[in-house]
Amino acid sequence: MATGGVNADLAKERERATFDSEQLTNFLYRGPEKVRRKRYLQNLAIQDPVFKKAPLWAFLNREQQYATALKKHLHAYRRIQELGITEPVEKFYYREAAAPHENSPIGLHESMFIPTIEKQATEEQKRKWLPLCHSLKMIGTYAQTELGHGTFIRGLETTATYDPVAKEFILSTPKLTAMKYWPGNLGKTTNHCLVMAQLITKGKNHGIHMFMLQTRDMETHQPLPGIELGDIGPKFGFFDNDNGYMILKDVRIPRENMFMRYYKVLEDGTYVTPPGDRLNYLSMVLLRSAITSMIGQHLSQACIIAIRYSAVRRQTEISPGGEEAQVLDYQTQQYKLFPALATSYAMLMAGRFMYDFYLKTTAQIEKGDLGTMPQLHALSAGLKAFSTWECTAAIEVCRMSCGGHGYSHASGIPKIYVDATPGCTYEGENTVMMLQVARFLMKMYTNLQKGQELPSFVQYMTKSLDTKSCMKEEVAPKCLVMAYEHRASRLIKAAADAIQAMVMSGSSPQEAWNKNTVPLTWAALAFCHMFVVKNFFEMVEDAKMDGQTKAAFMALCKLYAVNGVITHLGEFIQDGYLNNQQVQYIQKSLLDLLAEIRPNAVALVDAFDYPDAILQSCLGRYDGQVYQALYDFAKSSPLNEKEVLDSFFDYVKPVQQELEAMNQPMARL
Ligand SMILES: CC/C=C\C/C=C\C/C=C\C/C=C\C/C=C\C/C=C\CCCCC(=O)SCCNC(=O)CCNC(=O)[C@H](O)C(C)(C)COP(=O)(O)OP(=O)(O)OC[C@H]1O[C@@H](n2cnc3c(N)ncnc32)[C@H](O)[C@@H]1OP(=O)(O)O
Ligand SMILES: Cc1cc2nc3c(=O)[nH]c(=O)nc-3n(C[C@H](O)[C@H](O)[C@H](O)COP(=O)(O)OP(=O)(O)OC[C@H]3O[C@@H](n4cnc5c(N)ncnc54)[C@H](O)[C@@H]3O)c2cc1C
Repeated sequence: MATGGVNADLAKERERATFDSEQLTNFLYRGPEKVRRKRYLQNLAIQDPVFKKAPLWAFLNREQQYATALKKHLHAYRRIQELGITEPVEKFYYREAAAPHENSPIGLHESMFIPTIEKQATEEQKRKWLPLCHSLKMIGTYAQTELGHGTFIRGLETTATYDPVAKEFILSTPKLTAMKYWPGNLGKTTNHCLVMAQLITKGKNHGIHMFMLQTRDMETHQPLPGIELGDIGPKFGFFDNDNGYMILKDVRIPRENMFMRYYKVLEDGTYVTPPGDRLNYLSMVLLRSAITSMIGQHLSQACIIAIRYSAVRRQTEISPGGEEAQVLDYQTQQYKLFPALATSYAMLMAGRFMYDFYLKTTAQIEKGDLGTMPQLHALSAGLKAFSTWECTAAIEVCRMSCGGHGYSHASGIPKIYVDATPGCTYEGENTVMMLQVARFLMKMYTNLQKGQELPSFVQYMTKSLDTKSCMKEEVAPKCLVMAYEHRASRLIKAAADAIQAMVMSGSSPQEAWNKNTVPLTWAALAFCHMFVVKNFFEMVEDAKMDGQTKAAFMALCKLYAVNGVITHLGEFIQDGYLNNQQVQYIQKSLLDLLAEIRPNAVALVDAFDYPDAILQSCLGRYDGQVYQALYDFAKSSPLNEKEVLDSFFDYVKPVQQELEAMNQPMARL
């Protein structure tokens, strides 16, 4: 049964590509030196016996999955320190190769707990906590969401009441809905958490603030007195993580445990506020800013799997008696997979912009300049929501495009989907995030009406809406970008006009807003879509690569833009901006682009540079030996360890015997 070497179809695909995939890899990872370093770190992890010997997650129960994830991530944490890896992106490469399908039980410690201490704690607090965090004596998480409130954080019900006599805060869960519920790794792994609670001092509520709470003994790991906590049970995904619940029964913490870099409570209970508002929301902004890249990577993995498999999979003779076609040759299959592939590149580019913008803006905030905070909030919320919606939908398309095998964990795609889709909910539910974007856009629109200057990325709103598209038979990037700008401007104006009209006829602004939240989300979505398209074109145009690589990359970029117009056609033609002839040009361009991308499809996914050890997919293997891999996967199912299972004797046999006795002619009398 053994088959060796690279599958012939896949080998041919690589030969016929019109560009060198390594060039695109170099661009994606920001230069050949960085690619070499990435591969070096990934190989170190892949070759490490601790990671190599770990069992495949798919055959483990939840406790085993948790234990495996914990073991792998702790070993990775230690090795990262031993190897002196400090760059966040390098840590990410190592961790991803070490534990590709295990979500980290110390993930919140690294992605929210430590960054929040770094950004929100005083120098003294940092000196005290950070060394303990780095040595994992303190393992923490971010405990904000409660049973009754996740989105509306001003409505959180946990209280932190200051006692000036003892110089302590008393943390309490006053009712069932105030219990902390959902925080990652709160249930079993962590011994500390950052608690978001309503600060009450001198009898006044000052809104939500952050407090450091020790939840478990640092030696025995037992919960501390007054704290009840545990795991919330199995979920759609993230099986290997202990999202937790927590009830606080008047737990006292020292005054110094309030995060006091910006907001302070003095010893006598006097409350001191900083000049800026919403500074304690910054930890959420960090994660939102990182999610677009992360979700783009999830989709890129699903695309590798589905496209390589579609090149290997042959199904149905095109003409009677002829060879069965590679399913990737069907135009309908290309229409499923190439827009998904284009989306993953688009989001990787948007994520690159977003994370750089986050670093730039937070550097300004650190210096006390809070002027760009609204833009950072709007962009990070919008791109987080837009990218997670687009990518999770596309991952599911990839899964279904693999037919029956896509449904099996052997494909790897179901796991990618269940780990990606909560991105639509956590760090701000997507609709709610889109409404925050809409709020920003409405403000910009009002500023425009007042003749004020707009930030560069909403400048296009100043253009007239009374124009027609410049689209010609040769569909030009410039005309595509302008179409997206026009759609966004029109929908922003439509939402603003609807609100203004309601207010003019006597509604309150709040009522007018609430009666228009659907058009507001259309406007916000159109804004995000425009932003992603424009950014994608700009990055491709600026990319330093040879002509053939750029042409292949540009085809994807155009496909992303063209496909978006077709998917949302109504919004592009409602006011006659595009005419019937122009729509036909765009539709034809879509089909031409599918054909243009077809010979490069495999090279375009090879460029993502994911080793098989990370993908862990029978369908997405670099060598295309999918059938042998599926057979091996089936053979390794624990259900096959015994030829006849005990359940046969326990359940089937007795029922068979009972039914046999019941069906005896005598028994029926
Ligand atoms: C490329 C990467 C390389 C390296 C990576 C390096 C580091 C990586 C780091 C992380 C790793 C990446 C990923 C992690 C992996 C996996 C993730 C695993 C687990 C996930 C963990 C999930 C954790 C959580 O979910 S934590 C809980 C999150 N909860 C929420 O998000 C709640 C959502 N709700 C809200 O944010 C708010 O309540 C609200 C915004 C909806 C409303 O707030 P509020 O009521 O206070 O405001 P409003 O009245 O509506 O508005 C008032 C004004 O305030 C403005 N505003 C609101 N928010 C902000 C903000 N954040 N910043 C600035 N301004 C804000 C708002 O716009 C209003 O302004 P206006 O001027 O008055 O209009
Ligand atoms: C895997 C996972 C990990 C998580 N990790 C953490 C963590 O580490 N720490 C933590 O604190 N939390 C965590 N959470 C919780 C998460 O942040 C919240 O679930 C999220 O913020 C959404 O809030 P919610 O559950 O209250 O949804 P809800 O707000 O109840 O949403 C329900 C519905 O109501 C709609 N809705 C709500 N408000 C509005 C509005 N104003 N306008 C219009 N529609 C609205 C939403 O669009 C949605 O359709 C995690 C969640 C998941 C799934």
